[in-house]
Amino acid sequence: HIPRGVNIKRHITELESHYDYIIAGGGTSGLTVADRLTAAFPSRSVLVVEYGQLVNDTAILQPAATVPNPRYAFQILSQKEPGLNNRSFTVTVGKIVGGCSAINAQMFDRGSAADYDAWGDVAGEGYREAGWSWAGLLPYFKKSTTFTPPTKDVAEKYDYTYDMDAAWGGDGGIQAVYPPFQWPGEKIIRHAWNELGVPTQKEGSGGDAFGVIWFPSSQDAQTQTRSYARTGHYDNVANRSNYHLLVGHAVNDLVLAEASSGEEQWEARGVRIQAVDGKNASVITITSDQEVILAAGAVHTPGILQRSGIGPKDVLGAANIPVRLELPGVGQNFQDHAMTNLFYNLTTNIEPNQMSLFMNRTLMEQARREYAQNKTGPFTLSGGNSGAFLPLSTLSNNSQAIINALKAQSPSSYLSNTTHPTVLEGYSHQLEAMKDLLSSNEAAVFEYPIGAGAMVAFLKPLSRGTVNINPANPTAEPLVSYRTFTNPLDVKLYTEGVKIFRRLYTTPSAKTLGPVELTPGAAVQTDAEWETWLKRSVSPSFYHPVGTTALGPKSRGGVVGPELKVHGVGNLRVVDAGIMPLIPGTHTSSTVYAVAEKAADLIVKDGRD
Ligand SMILES: Cc1cc2nc3c(=O)[nH]c(=O)nc-3n(C[C@H](O)[C@H](O)[C@H](O)COP(=O)(O)OP(=O)(O)OC[C@H]3O[C@@H](n4cnc5c(N)ncnc54)[C@H](O)[C@@H]3O)c2cc1C
Repeated sequence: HIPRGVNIKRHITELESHYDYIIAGGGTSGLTVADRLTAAFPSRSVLVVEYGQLVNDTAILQPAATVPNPRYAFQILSQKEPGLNNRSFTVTVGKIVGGCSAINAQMFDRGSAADYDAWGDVAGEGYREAGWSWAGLLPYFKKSTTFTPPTKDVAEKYDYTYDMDAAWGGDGGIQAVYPPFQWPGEKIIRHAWNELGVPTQKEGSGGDAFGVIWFPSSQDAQTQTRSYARTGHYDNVANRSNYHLLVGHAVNDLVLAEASSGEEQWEARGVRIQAVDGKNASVITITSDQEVILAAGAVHTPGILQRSGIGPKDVLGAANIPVRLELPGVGQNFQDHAMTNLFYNLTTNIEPNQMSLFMNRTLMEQARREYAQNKTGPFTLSGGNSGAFLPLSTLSNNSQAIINALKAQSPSSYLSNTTHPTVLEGYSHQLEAMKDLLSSNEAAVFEYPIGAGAMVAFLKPLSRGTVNINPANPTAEPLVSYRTFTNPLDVKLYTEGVKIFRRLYTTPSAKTLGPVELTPGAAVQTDAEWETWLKRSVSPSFYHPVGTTALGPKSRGGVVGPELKVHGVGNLRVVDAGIMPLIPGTHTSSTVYAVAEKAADLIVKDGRD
């Protein structure tokens, strides 16, 4: 990392008093939009305000080092989770230039076409037409990424397949590769899934993210190091004279003025910011001539809006914040992928495997040397590159019974009792879409990452949580409630999802590994016993928080319209993971980049008009 930016700012005295565009959050989406805006408008100024620092730590670039370093992440304690035996969990999101893309596991996949088509459907009239669908987003997925295919030898060795036309062809800042190494045992697990009747797809990123799929890592093909928002969208453009990045500062709230005309009640005219580590640091106002763009992520953008008096009345009232604009969806509709692990002792596992790297010093040293000298070997691996993505029908004979139970549910039964009627209306449309997605053979309900042991992530939750300001201290970290399993059908679905491991590990291929189940073990047999175990063992997050500033009309609890403009407030958009109305069946970073590319196009178009 060489911070070439002459325009990195660490103190407010180094800033201009106003900018054309101000972006709150220099993470995955914020840096993508900043890159595009500074390129499109060389004579307009852009300020990015980022809470974290510009960090030159080589561990960030090293693919294998995927355990997030707490120094570069917010670690917020969630509320007690009633569906998970009242346990609390750490909410981890990036706090560094690059945001979550600097600390994530680099698994760079996309959801199924049906997942993105559902966005347009739940948002309603005009949204699909505005490009909120798979067909509308695919050009942005392509644009965001430069995919370097594996060499013929590497592809043959690992059975890597891909389809350039269906999924790739762009030249965006984010690099994607299939790494030049996989552990030999993973082939066996892929075959085991095939033996259960789960077919292998040629390309998982072209809208068919179901079955056994390969997906790339967000990684540079030349250096085999992490490719992320900073390397892809900041380092090479930081010396643009119209670009300032202020680090170590938080956007507290918005400067709002009454709108002079049109449909909006307010106009964003700037932000109020504060140094993060200066005790009692003064609050400084920076004004914007064009737009304020919120990119602080699904966990922090709602707070900026709520502290500005934009949000649900009851939340603002409890915090004594005067209501500027009642927007009930802000901080609601919170979704993530819950995950858990079973544990198997593979008594005849193939060597070498991931464990042998840690048990065998010589192998570790060899791997280190190989990476340093050739950029090959185990150290080129990040979180993994393949998984089984299973629709409900593949999983279970009970699928129709679960879908019937869903059809019989009233939308209001399991949301928090303070849910606003418009948010409830939006959720009722989500449930309609969920009935289709759960019935579909082409949309995954569970992900089983291959190479990560017996791990399973739940991709289509029905429960919804909240992320609201703390009424006792609105500038403190938000109150995060995942509300996992508060809709009781979720634990029933999860039971189907987790039971399949016992079938997987009795397939001929998997049996060659000599699996012995350690957890949960023989004591767990009936569905009721699985449910009890799941409530004890599930963690509510696969690090994919979304949905808290959802796309959709106000009448459906939406926060942003089809152009990502916040309802009722001029010059204000949200461009981060919060805009996803339904969580797609995939790790979320590539979707965030695609949304940010689309957002940039919309902002540039408006700026030129
Ligand atoms: C540990 C971990 C592992 C993950 N693994 C994967 C993976 O393998 N594959 C994948 O596809 N996805 C993964 N994800 C998810 C993915 O990285 C995120 O969905 C995506 O990067 C989110 O982008 P964003 O722009 O919405 O938010 P972020 O990238 O989080 O950006 C938000 C930025 O805003 C800053 N900020 C917050 N509050 C303020 C404020 N008040 N003022 C100023 N700045 C503020 C933050 O410091 C941060 O830099 C992972 C995430 C984590 C945390």
